[in-house]
Amino acid sequence: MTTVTFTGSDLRSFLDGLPGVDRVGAEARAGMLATRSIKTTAKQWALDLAISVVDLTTLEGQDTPGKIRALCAKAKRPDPADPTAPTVAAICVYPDLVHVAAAELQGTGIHVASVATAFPSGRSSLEIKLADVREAIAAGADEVDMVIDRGAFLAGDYQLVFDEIVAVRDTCGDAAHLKVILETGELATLDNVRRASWLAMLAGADFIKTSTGKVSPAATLPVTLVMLEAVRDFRESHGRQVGVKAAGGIRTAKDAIRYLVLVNETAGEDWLDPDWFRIGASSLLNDLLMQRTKLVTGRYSGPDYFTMDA
Ligand SMILES: O=C[C@H](O)COP(=O)(O)O
Repeated sequence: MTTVTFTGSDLRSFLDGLPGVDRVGAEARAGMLATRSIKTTAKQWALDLAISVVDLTTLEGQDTPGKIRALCAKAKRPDPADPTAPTVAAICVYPDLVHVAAAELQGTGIHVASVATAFPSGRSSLEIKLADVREAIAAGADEVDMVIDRGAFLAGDYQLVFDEIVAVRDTCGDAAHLKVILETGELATLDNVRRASWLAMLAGADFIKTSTGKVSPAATLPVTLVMLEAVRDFRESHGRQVGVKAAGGIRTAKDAIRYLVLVNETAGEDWLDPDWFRIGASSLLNDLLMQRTKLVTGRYSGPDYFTMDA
């Protein structure tokens, strides 16, 4: 892990020196890539890939151990009638339910991700945020999805945001991968999305993630395009590959495939892998499974055929 040490004005001048994003160009390119069609053979491959990059998520106040167990069963065997359907990448839950997911998924290779650091607002002391992270890891999480302090970021206190990410990264150690949620729906501009992406990577993020799913707009193609450019350029300049997670509001197979095309055309095929790209979603998996069944058998199974998404 190479974490770059910055002091005050260095970090600010680096982030402020990043080239501005051509918003019109980014939206046009994302829109153009969204119209790409995929042929049948590639479509089955894309649907399987999409299933394999899902972080199957439930982040509701009404979550229960029973719901987590049901979700884990679905993660392990998404299509009860077809053992060839791939498993998802991870289950994503709140820290107090991590122990349930960890027990259910032990030995499966499916990761246990937990949101932490006072998700989704991030409005707590650093001490409490780190305790949240420690609790999740002690319970068995091997991935931590932290939120940045958007208030500090928007006030221009980049150093505080940077230092918090470094502290969380240190707390994760080798036990957990760190995904840093930028909450792009609150960052106001694509220039800020680019700055926040670089800030998170410089501070040691293993992944940068668009959104909590609790703020609108959540993931969008133009925002994800900017983040994919950032990870591509960061690997070029710093020699370390960082993953991207698009999360929030992605509900159809068609949308998921648009994101995969965007990944391929922006960061490149090295990122077309669950180790480097994820889709965080609570209600996408069933549509992926339905479209997959349609391709394999020529007919749809209704959504009732599959167990409910989160
Ligand atoms: O990280 C994942 C998101 O919280 C899920 O959002 P969603 O419920 O809109 O799919």
